[in-house]
Amino acid sequence: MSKQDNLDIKRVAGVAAAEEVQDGMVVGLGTGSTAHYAILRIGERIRAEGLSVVGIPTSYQSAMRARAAGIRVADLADYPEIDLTIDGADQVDAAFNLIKGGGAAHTREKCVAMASKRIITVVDPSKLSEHLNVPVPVEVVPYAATLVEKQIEALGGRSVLREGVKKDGPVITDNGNFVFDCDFGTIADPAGLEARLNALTGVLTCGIFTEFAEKICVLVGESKGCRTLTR
Ligand SMILES: O=C[C@H](O)[C@H](O)[C@H](O)COP(=O)(O)O
Repeated sequence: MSKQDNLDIKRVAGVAAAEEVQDGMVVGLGTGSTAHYAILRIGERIRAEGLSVVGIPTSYQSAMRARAAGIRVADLADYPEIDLTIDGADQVDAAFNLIKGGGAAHTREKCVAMASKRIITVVDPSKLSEHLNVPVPVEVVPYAATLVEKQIEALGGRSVLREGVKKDGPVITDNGNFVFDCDFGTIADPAGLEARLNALTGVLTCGIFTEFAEKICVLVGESKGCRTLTR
């Protein structure tokens, strides 16, 4: 599939999710290339339909994109209860466990997910997998980087410090931390691994999301429309 075709199907999912937004809602705004299309469409609907929506961004990227789209943006502290969040994922398994953080935004995304009544996860079909098996992003306090690497090795993972594409040295998250991408192969027990990673000294948050399956609906963009997966 060409890069443009892939963006087109991401747009299908993002736009379909944005149609679920209703007047008066507080909406969590995800990060990444798929959530981007939802943000654009919400902005269009605010202009065309006069919707009143407050957006709670999950990153500097989504805050900037939301403002550019004409969405009023507020802090999670102001709106700790969110009606609906639209966000992407790097992988979704059959039980709706997720791996997130390909854009290093998973800590704020997890906070917003926790605060949300409903979550629409927008993906292209390549993100669906029976089991989680892509590397897990783990946000780490820089001071503890070497300590965390050793702890991840002890858990059976191989960690690689994420480095910038247009920056020399480590990627720095919106929270001022490093990210390790940690390969555990196929993850047999996502909830157990999530708990173990989050408990490591020096770790802020890992990108495994297992707590939200009950409130997640997955929209899969496809060339001929959008497929909805529910549990
Ligand atoms: O940190 C970034 C987020 O978790 C994204 O939602 C995830 O990486 C998916 O991004 P995309 O929609 O660009 O594939």
